[in-house]
Formats: sequence, C-alpha cells, structure tokens
Amino acid sequence: MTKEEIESIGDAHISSTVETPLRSDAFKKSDDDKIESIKYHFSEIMKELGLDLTDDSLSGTPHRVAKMYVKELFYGLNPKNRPKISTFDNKYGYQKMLIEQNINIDSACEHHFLPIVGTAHVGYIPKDKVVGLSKINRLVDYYSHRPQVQERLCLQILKDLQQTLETEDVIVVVNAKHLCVSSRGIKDKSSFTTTVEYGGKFNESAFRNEFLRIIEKNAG
Ligand SMILES: Nc1nc2c(ncn2[C@@H]2O[C@H](COP(=O)(O)OP(=O)(O)OP(=O)(O)O)[C@@H](O)[C@H]2O)c(=O)[nH]1
Ligand SMILES: [Zn+2]
Repeated sequence: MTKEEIESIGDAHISSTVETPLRSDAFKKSDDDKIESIKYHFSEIMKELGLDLTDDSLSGTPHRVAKMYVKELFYGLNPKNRPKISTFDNKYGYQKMLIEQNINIDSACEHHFLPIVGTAHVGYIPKDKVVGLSKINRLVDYYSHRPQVQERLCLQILKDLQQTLETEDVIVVVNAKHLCVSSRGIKDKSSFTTTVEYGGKFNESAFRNEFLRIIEKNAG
C-alpha cells in the first residue's frame, strides 16, 4: 500500500465505529504547513488574552505550541506515524495469556485539550502469531497521542491488536486521570477513570478474572 493510500484511509483498518473523526482533507497539508497555520492562530489566541508577543519569552510560544501539537502531542492523528508492528510465528506454541502491564498513557482530552495521564494493561492469548513486546507499548503511545476520550482510546488499542494478532482474544484496561476533572471544573484530585474492553475468550469470566487478578496483584 502506498503512503498516500494509507493516509487516505485514516483508521479504516481497525473499524469505522472507533475511528477518530477526521476531516476528509486531514492529510492534504504537510506538517510544516500545519505548523505555520497553527502558529498564526495560536498567536491570535495569545493576543486576545492580552499577551505581548514582542516579549522575548513569549515570542517563540506560538511556534513552540504549533510544533508540539503536530509533531508531539497529536502525532498519532496521522496514520503514517502508526508504528510498524513486527509479529513472529508462534513456533513454541505458547497458548496461555501474555500481559504487558503498566504501559504509560500520555493523552489529551478532546473536550478541553488537557492531559489524560495513566496506565494501560494489555493481555492477549496468541494463536499463530506473537508480537514484539515493545510494539504493544508503541501502539498504546500512538493511539494516545490524539485528542481522545478514554472509551475510544481503549477500543482503538483493542481493535488494532485483534486485527494485527489475528485473534479476538485481547483485553485492554486503561486507568487514567483527566486533568479536565482534577484541575478545572469540579477539581476532583483523587478520582480516576477505568475503562475495560475485551473480546473472544475474555468474554468468559475465568479468563477475564485471571487477567484482572494478575494486574491487581502487581499494582501493589
Ligand atoms: N465519557 C468521557 N467523558 C469525558 C472524557 N474526558 C472528559 N470527559 C467529560 O466530557 C464532559 C464535557 O462536558 P461539558 O458539559 O460539555 O463540558 P464542561 O462544561 O467543561 O463540563 P465540566 O467538566 O463538568 O465543567 C465533561 O463531563 C468531562 O468530564 C472521556 O474520556 N470520556
Ligand atoms: Zn476534558
């Protein structure tokens, strides 16, 4: 598949129901053009707030913010940045559960553009393929780096892994704090949010409970 073809489909390879809503022209502009345009609009926001952009500490902020949005915080919007997921034949016939836990979540809420921080725990039961461990962490990082709601983040990780590993037997738990809940609005510093999505064998409580017991034990 060509780069253009990949960029034209967005998340279509996972499932249209969990795609991040994107404009049809989302990838027509280059990253550099996006940075220039966001830089202009962010400087207008700063001016509206009354900030003096000739100040030497503020003058670079519009460019810094624009670059941070496109290249860092929201790099996961562009499917060309999806990590290449290497899989290997399950030659050893490993048939039980593999769990990658305490994976860092650094995301941003799509309603307020404030951070969502936490951890993800991913489990799967291999069929013919196993995945390079770090690729699970990379995939979580990729889907996190978009404006998100936690429910969709959890589902995007699940659907992609099910597709890549050619098995429905995957479970994803995300525990995260939303700064839009803790630092503004209701300002609740102690609450956090848990989402759990799974398929295949994890619909059976025995598999699900084994997974939950293991992650709970290691959470201390
Ligand atoms: N379901 C869900 N809601 C989220 C997520 N992140 C933020 N929210 C919520 O999105 C809602 C947006 O509600 P609004 O009433 O439009 O926004 P608001 O006036 O800023 O709401 P408050 O936060 O209650 O002040 C808030 O209740 C947020 O807590 C998420 O990942 N999933
Ligand atoms: Zn929010």
